[in-house]
This record gives sequence, C-alpha cells and structure tokens, in this order.
Amino acid sequence: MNILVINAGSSSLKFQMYNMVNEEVVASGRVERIGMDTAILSYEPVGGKEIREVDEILEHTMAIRKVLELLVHKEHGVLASIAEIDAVGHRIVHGGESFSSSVVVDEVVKKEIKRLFDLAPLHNPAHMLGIAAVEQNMPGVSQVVVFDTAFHQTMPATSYLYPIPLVLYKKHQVRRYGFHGTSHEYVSQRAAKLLGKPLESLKMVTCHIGNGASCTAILHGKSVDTSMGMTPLEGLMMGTRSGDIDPAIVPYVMGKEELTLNEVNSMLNKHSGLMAISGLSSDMREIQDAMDKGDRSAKQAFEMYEYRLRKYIGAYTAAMNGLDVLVFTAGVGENSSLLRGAVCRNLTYLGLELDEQANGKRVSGDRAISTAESRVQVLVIPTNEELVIARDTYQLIAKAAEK
Ligand SMILES: Nc1ncnc2c1ncn2[C@@H]1O[C@H](COP(=O)(O)OP(=O)(O)O)[C@@H](O)[C@H]1O
Ligand SMILES: CC(=O)OP(=O)(O)O
Ligand SMILES: [Mg+2]
Repeated sequence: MNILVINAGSSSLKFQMYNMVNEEVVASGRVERIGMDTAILSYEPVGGKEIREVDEILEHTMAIRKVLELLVHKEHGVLASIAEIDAVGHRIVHGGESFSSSVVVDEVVKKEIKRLFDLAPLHNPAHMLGIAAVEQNMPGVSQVVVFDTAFHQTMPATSYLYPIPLVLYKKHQVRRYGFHGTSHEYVSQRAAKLLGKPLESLKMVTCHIGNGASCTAILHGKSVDTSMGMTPLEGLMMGTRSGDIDPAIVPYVMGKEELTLNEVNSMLNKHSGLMAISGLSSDMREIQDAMDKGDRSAKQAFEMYEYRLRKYIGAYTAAMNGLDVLVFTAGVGENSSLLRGAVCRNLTYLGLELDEQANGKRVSGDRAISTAESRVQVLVIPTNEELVIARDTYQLIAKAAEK
C-alpha cells in the first residue's frame, strides 16, 4: 500500500510518499512560496538526485499537481501511475474538541475543520486547501486527517480551562487544546520501548523543541498538561513566538504603539522569541554561532529560551508529583547538546545526572544521555510525525475496506 503524507501550510506544502509494506519513505519534498511566480519545488526520490524547480505556482491545487507529476515522472518518478496511491494522510493542526483520534475525511469532517478556522487561522484554512487540492487531482482517493490536538484531549479540565469567565469556554470554546500531539505521543511510546518499561508506569515530560516548541506532561501514557494553549502561541519561548507573557501587555502596547489586533498578533507570532531578543535570527544554529563569537544578545536570547523551558519541566514535575523520564525531540531538541546540557545541569535537584559525553556526541537516532545512576532517564528521540500520519492513514483505510 502506498500512502502520500501531506503537511499543507499557508504558503508551503511538505510531502512524503510511503510504501507501507516496510514503512519506507520512497520520495519526499516540499513546495514553498505558493502564490508567487517564483515558487520553489524540491523533490527527492530516495536513492536518487534531488530536483529543484522555480516556477509559478499560484495555489495548492497546482502545487499538488506538480508533485503528482514528479511522483510518476518517467525518469525521476517512484510510481508507474497516480492510481498506485492508495490513500492520502494530512496533518491538521486544530481539531478542537471534536476529534480525539484520526478520522477518514467525509463531508461532516470537512465542515468541522472549517468551523475551526477561527481557532487556527494560520493553519486550518491551509489544510483545507490541501484536502481540496487532493480531491481535484485525485478524485475518489481516500483521505485521512491526523490532528495535532488529538493526543491532548485526555487533559483534565483543571489543565485545560483558563481562569476567565466560563461563558467564554461555553460560547466560544476558549480553552487549552495543545499541539504537536502526534510528536509527543510518538516519542513517549518510543521512550517506553527503549527503556523496556510499560508506558503506563512512567511519569514523563516530552520537550518538542523545533521552530514551534511545546512541552507535555505525560502521566502513565496520557497527556495531562501541555504548554501550548488555545493556539500555538502560549508556553515556551520559540523561534519567532513569544510564548507566555503578561496578557495585560497586549492592550498596553496596542495603546502606546497604536497597533491593530492584526499587528499585535503578528508581533507576538512572527517578531518575538529568539528573533526579538537576539536581534539576529530565529534559528538556533545561528544563535549558537553568534554566542561562540561573543555576541551578548544571542547569549541573552539563549539563556531566556533555556530558562523558560527548564521552568516548565519543573512545573510539570510538580504537576505529576515526580519525573521518571525526560525526552528531547525536534530540530533543537535532537541537535542542540548546548541547550540539553544547560537544562539538565540545572535539574540535579531531581537526582538527574547528565552523561556529558553521551550528550556531546554527534550521533543520530534514539539514545540515552543520562548516567546509569541518574534517577531521571534523559533521552533524545528523533520525532517522526509523518510516519504516525502514514500509519494512522493505513490503519483507518484498511479498517474501512473490511466493512
Ligand atoms: N545542529 C543543530 N543545532 C542546533 N539547532 C538546530 C540544529 N539543527 C536544526 N536546529 C534547529 O531546529 C529548528 C527547526 O526545528 P524543526 O523541528 O525542523 O522545526 P519545524 O518542523 O517547526 O520547522 C531551528 O531553530 C534550527 O536552528
Ligand atoms: C502547532 C505548531 O506550532 O506547529 P509548528 O511547530 O509546525 O509551527
Ligand atoms: Mg515540526
């Protein structure tokens, strides 16, 4: 069975083509700058040469058409025909309270995703464009949607309610939803396997630290709290997002700087975080390089980033009355030994002992970076959201076929 996994953003579309017989990626790529006459398409068949094209790609339908053309290309393709694609799986950021697991797309599901546009204006409309583009280019193919929010639907009301008038929850669904759930769930399961312990016996904090970053308290395999909130802006300091700030700053700054709602939203989502404090970059690699050269703003940005993450780990340890396992994942979590080291060296009060050598090693794959004596196991586990989407899609399609 062949499954195409799509992560559609407002101006980009990432994809991976899976052969589910051995869960192998056979081709992957992305289209960036959709809507422009200089959109960039990159495509890489596994074991083959990467292809990059700059072309006019005005909307998602055209982007998918280009991707499909490459997948069946005489020279670079990995499939004989489009009909060989059995199903398509999509990442959907916001599933609200309606979805606690992945589902096959039908009219009701599409209506619900549209209803949630208000809660994720940057993400959900783009995902719907992806679904519509598949319908147009591959009529009749089965589609499955996998939600970032689903794993966090187990949070108790004590975690998901905000202490503001309850009518706002009842009328407008203002509550914590949490995101990156696919990743938090995946790495927590891998962690338990790696340790050879049942997930149900563990108190875990998983740190998904990429461009967007979030931290989750996982008690006995279930998400009981997570740092992102109603939107992916709350919680940790991120590349360009502020994370937690005093909410009173918003009306204050709007008044002082005469900003509109859109402008203040853009300030907090796109012009804050590492970018704002360093004045240099939202990219952790560039922050680290600048620190090496003695840049004080980069150092300040790094220290705030680390401090805010460490505070969340402390809070979630308190929330679960203990911690057995700490997991680092995503771009920064998997690659920055500097960040992991700084966090872990300040958690010795938990009986956590970092294995400095293991942490500093430049290797990939699942690994432990705590000592044998450490009371908290610290693991680095590369995330794989696409594989989870491919697996869910495969299972749901197989189930539907049985009926
Ligand atoms: N070797 C590295 N050292 C430090 N940070 C890294 C390294 N490689 C990637 N990163 C960081 O990972 C982040 C991107 O993470 P990623 O999970 O790919 O994000 P997203 O999926 O949200 O685009 C960037 O800030 C980048 O600097
Ligand atoms: C939900 C979210 O923040 O996603 P990303 O990290 O892909 O921006
Ligand atoms: Mg990511």
